[in-house]
Amino acid sequence: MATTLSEAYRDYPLNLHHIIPLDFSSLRTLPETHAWPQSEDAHHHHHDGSGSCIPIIDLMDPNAMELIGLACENWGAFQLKNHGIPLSLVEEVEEEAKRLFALPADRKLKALRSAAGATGYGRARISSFFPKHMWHEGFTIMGSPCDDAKKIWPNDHTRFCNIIENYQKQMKLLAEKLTQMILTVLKICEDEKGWIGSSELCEAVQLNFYPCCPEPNRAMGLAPHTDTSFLTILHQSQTNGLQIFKEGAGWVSVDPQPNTLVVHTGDILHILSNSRFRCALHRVMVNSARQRYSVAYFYGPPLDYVLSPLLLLTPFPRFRSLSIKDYIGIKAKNLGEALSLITTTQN
Ligand SMILES: O=C(O)CCC(=O)C(=O)O
Ligand SMILES: [Fe+2]
Repeated sequence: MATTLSEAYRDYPLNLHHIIPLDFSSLRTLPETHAWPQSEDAHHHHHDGSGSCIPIIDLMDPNAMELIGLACENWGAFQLKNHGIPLSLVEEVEEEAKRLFALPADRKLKALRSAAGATGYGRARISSFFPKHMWHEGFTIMGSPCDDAKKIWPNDHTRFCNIIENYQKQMKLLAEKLTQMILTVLKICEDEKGWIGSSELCEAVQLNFYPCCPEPNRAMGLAPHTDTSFLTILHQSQTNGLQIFKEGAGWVSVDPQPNTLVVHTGDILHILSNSRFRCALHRVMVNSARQRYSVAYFYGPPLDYVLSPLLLLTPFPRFRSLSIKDYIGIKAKNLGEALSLITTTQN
């Protein structure tokens, strides 16, 4: 039985064709394989007319818990300042991501994700669901980063590992704090909070790189998706690109703010909250002038945790109960259809 997140993905192998990124450094034009049909909203780089933009919440604010609850209900995302993560650590992680993605393609390919693997260098896991390729390279870490880092830097991987491990520790503490607040807002009883802080949690760190693109209007950095996590904490470099879909407003840019982290509500929290909290559909656009980097930390309950909106004592659970492992499997096979496949009511 799978006990770790990377083992949970072993049953859903991908074709290598869906793992190897293009060598973007060698390209001066956009290949047809990477040209997406243009939609009207493609460059809706902006907040809608009503001035609506993703909430910025100060974790030190005495009302932070209520504000987080409201943001999760209305947006499924918010920006968090005064989060307690040292700026120097975030900067170091961004530097490490830059150092890694700047390596020649053959070095990065030494840590290529295997077909049934979940960690290492490669394209976004969601790639296989889309007919066109994304303008993106990724590096996925689950548990210790050292095995994959050693493949890339056989003699000097320690710096990378120390920084990533420190980041994992700090992110976990912040995720625990946010989870406590969120479960309190949902009035979930103390007994059901037992998984917070357990050692078997599902955690992953994803380094993302979006190179400069010769034709950004026809390319896609990361296609629209929701995160499978309970919550995701995202650091983005000071380059625009991330957008969140909000009903009534369309695609809204999440402009980078100094020393501020983006928090996304994931599918698992959406299910647990019986749809009270949204899980934000998000995507990344690219640009021709500036490279973009991001570091996502995904956090969720252990694989054997049984997800059930029934914990809310609702007489109308919208989703059937299932384990985290089963949900990861359904998502791996169905991506955007996963939530509707476990819905109990006809909407
Ligand atoms: O690069 C970003 O800003 C978003 C990354 C993301 O959505 C992900 O890794 O799931
Ligand atoms: Fe995401």
